[in-house]
Amino acid sequence: MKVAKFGGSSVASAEQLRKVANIIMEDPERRAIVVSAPGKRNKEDIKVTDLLIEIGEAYCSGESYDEPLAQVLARFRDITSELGLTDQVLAEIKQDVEKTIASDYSDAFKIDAIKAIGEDSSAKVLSEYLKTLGVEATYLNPKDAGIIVSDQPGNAQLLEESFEHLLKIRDRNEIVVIPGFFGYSKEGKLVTFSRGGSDITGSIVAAGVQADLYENFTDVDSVYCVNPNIVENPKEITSLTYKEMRELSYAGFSVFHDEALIPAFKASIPVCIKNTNNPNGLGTIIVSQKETGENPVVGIASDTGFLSLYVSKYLMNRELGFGRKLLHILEDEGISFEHTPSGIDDMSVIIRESQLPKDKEARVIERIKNELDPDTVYTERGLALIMIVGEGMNSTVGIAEKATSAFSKANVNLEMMNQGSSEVSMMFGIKAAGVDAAVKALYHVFFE
Ligand SMILES: Nc1ncnc2c1ncn2[C@@H]1O[C@H](COP(=O)(O)OP(=O)(O)O)[C@@H](O)[C@H]1O
Ligand SMILES: N[C@@H](CC(=O)OP(=O)(O)O)C(=O)O
Repeated sequence: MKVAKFGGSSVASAEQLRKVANIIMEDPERRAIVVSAPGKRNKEDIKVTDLLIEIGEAYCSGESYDEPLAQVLARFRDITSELGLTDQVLAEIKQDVEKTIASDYSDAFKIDAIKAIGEDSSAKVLSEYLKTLGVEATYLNPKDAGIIVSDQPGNAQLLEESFEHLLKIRDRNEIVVIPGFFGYSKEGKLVTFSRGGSDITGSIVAAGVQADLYENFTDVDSVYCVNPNIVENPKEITSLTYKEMRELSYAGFSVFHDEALIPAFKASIPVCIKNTNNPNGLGTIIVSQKETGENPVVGIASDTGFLSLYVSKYLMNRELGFGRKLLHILEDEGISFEHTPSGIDDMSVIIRESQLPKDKEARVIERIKNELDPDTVYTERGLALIMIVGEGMNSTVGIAEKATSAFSKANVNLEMMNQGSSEVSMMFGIKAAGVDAAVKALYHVFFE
């Protein structure tokens, strides 16, 4: 049995949904299907999820949400009319929005429930469409599938008991179409995963039904060794290990959600990234072990939007508990951190900028000054992280030298470098303005 997840670009229009239906019908093993909300049809388009968020936010700030709601309805009307389906889903969307708004949920849970309508409606539309083609297919809501999650709005975490529920899907004699991106808390509240989270649902379902393969259909032929929006026509990656893909997607390969690998990895299910527009292409396969190729580096990923919180104090190395106290302040303020490079008398904490808005920053700095008595404390915003990834890297001499020569050729100053903390990657911190030039230079030295 295979689980196939179709991303936003694959369900963005009637034309794309026809391709999806053909892919499903081509292989009888594709019995559990997970879908995203309609994504962009072209560069200027707006994702349905973004329109739904606009509805939720407009409601919360007391403004009219008529315009984004009309746009959501228009997106689905285009799809249903072109596929010759009824417009029942349009009435359901309106009802769901109204019901959510009238509920006694907090704003955060209301936004989650509205945000999920895109995936939910996609699944209803696809299952209806498959039925018109004579395929036995049923829409399966995550609550009925048993996807139980923590009650953290916009950032749900799966609860283990879900796997036992999902296993029952194996016994069904029909194709099930499950909306991605959300589950339900134990109290029955709808909670979404973080953005891009339909990949997570796909992986959870694959692990739950003990699938032979998790196929993730998107709009590119494979995972490329560098973001194709930075380097034109980069080399394709045919196979990757879970570890490599986890690091690459964490560090910016948005083609696959970084948290989506864990369920498939734990259940040893291979993941295949394929193109809905070219389903016969080989795609990229992600497995536990692969033969190491000639090049120890498999990919270069980058992401912006980081800041560094720098703290120095003479004899920090002798002060018991300094690091713990610093991280405790962050924990106390509800801030998660990414990395902590440190020296003898200094420590930096790398944090996503979204975690530390300016008002919170002022409070954190004040607390550090009062509670830790440092010599210096400041933040530096606008940083980018670049990660070079490959299983063979730690046994190859000269990778760091090659990388630093690339930064130097691109005239990009290194703010931070972290080698050895991870077995399969090397990380560099630079100013965000230099990120594209640095990635291009690194691609040149490692792949051209
Ligand atoms: N290294 C990479 N390899 C392939 N695609 C990448 C990579 N890095 C970023 N991407 C981007 O990821 C996109 C696919 O992910 P996404 O937009 O989430 O697709 P979907 O709509 O299927 O969920 C590609 O169109 C590409 O622009
Ligand atoms: N629709 C959601 C979840 C998702 O996974 O979408 P996509 O498959 O388009 O990345 C989002 O935009 O975040």
